[in-house]
Amino acid sequence: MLNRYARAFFTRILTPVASFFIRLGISPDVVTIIGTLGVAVGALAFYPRGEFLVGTLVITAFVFSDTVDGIMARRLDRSSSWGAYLDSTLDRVGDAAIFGGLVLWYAGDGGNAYMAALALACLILGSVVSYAKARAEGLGMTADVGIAERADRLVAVLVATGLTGLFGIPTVFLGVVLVLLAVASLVTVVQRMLTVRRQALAAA
Ligand SMILES: CCCCCCCC/C=C\CCCCCCCC(=O)OC[C@H](COP(=O)(O)O[C@@H]1[C@H](O)[C@H](OP(=O)(O)O)[C@@H](O)[C@H](O)[C@H]1O)OC(=O)CCCCCCC/C=C\CCCCCCCC
Ligand SMILES: Nc1ccn([C@@H]2O[C@H](COP(=O)(O)O)[C@@H](O)[C@H]2O)c(=O)n1
Ligand SMILES: [Mg+2]
Ligand SMILES: [Mg+2]
Repeated sequence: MLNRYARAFFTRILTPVASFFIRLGISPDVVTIIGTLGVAVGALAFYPRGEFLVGTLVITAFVFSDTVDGIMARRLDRSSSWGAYLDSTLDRVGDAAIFGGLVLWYAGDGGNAYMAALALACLILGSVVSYAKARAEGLGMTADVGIAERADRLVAVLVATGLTGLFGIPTVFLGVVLVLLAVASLVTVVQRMLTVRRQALAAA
């Protein structure tokens, strides 16, 4: 949803950043890679120690690189299949690090097996959401639908985790958000499967 409604807004805001990087001679691939490293380090260095606020701020500082790299590629007229592949593949790495960091905390010192299981469910279902689209595209179809696309999932988990770290909100808040996110991801998988089924049947 955010991908549809907020993309134009964030593209406008982040275009000066993209232009600045271009002037420095930085390539879109470098932004994609450094951005993913920043997200992964922010998630895996801080979340497993229960440092939710710092982790979320570091992740947030790097996660918008995923919008900036695309703007740069388009402005340089250098959008490529390799760039699209790199971008999508590293998105999965960043997503896994974020939910994996929460799993590590709750399965370890956070001492809450239910929360660990919920974070793991979000990690797995989020990956299936992305796979359902990638496989459709590999078969020449589209599955560009869903109530919990990547930007939606990121906003939900980052806002909830950041607020938990900032105000020390009881764990149940993050738990409820993770339940809703897992359900929304499952719904998105079904939405994508139905979309692909319609296309496959129409082509048969
Ligand atoms: C008070 C608490 C303190 C802590 C506050 C922290 C708040 C943090 C809040 C929000 C952070 C939001 C981060 C969201 C960033 C989203 C970035 C993003 O995803 O950009 C890329 C996206 C395009 O994606 P791609 O096409 O490159 O990727 C596709 C995607 O991976 C598909 O995945 P799928 O959906 O299938 O699972 C793949 O299938 C596909 O292959 C792949 O190509 O670009 C956008 O979506 C543009 C729109 C971005 C919308 C962002 C909305 C952010 C909303 C609020 C932000 C508030 C910011 C506040 C900052 C505060 C800082 C302290
Ligand atoms: N290193 C990169 C990153 C992205 N691209 C191109 O941008 C598209 C994705 O744009 P977003 O705004 O969603 O990030 C991607 O499909 C590529 O065409 C690129 O070329 N190189
Ligand atoms: Mg991108
Ligand atoms: Mg991306």
